[in-house]
Amino acid sequence: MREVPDFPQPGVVFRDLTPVLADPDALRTVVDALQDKLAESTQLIAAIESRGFLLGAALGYGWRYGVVPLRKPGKLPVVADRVSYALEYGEATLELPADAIHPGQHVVVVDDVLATGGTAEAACQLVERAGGIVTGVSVVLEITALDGRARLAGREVNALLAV
Ligand SMILES: O=P(O)(O)OC[C@H]1O[C@H](OP(=O)(O)OP(=O)(O)O)[C@H](O)[C@@H]1O
Ligand SMILES: Nc1ncnc2[nH]cnc12
Repeated sequence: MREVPDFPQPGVVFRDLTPVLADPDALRTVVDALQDKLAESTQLIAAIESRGFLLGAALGYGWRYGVVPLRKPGKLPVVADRVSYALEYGEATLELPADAIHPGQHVVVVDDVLATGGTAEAACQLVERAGGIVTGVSVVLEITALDGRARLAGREVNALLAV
């Protein structure tokens, strides 16, 4: 993992997991460890743009889950729902594709980093508003000082590492 001071704005230390994804052994170790902690009832992965896509797709292919991309605005041709939220650095919106989640499906939200929890909370809201049941939020790294877990109260949070 690489720490980048003052990215994307002064005062933020950006935890960049790109080197982990680029290393074949590290990628396999991380994806296997994420899988170990998934609820047995998991049916679907909701993967958050952008690094969450890579982890989510690896989990989906490796263990036969479907994968739904939760995307930044303007990317999806047919949008079912959207949620806006505050980030450590600015504002963002996530969108859910149409017809992706069926009511009652057990869904795990996957991303690389949990910071303030705004992104993961928005993802959970999208899944739940579509009738899905969030059986977990799985991330590689949790930045504990930003207390993202507090915003995800009531949901199972699994982080492989904490700083
Ligand atoms: O817990 P939060 O404070 O919401 O922050 C976590 C999010 O921030 C980063 O993504 P970013 O928004 O920088 O977008 P990217 O993945 O497209 O680079 C990270 O990959 C998470 O998705
Ligand atoms: N410091 C950070 N590093 C990586 N992703 C983030 N998302 C929000 N804050 C972040």
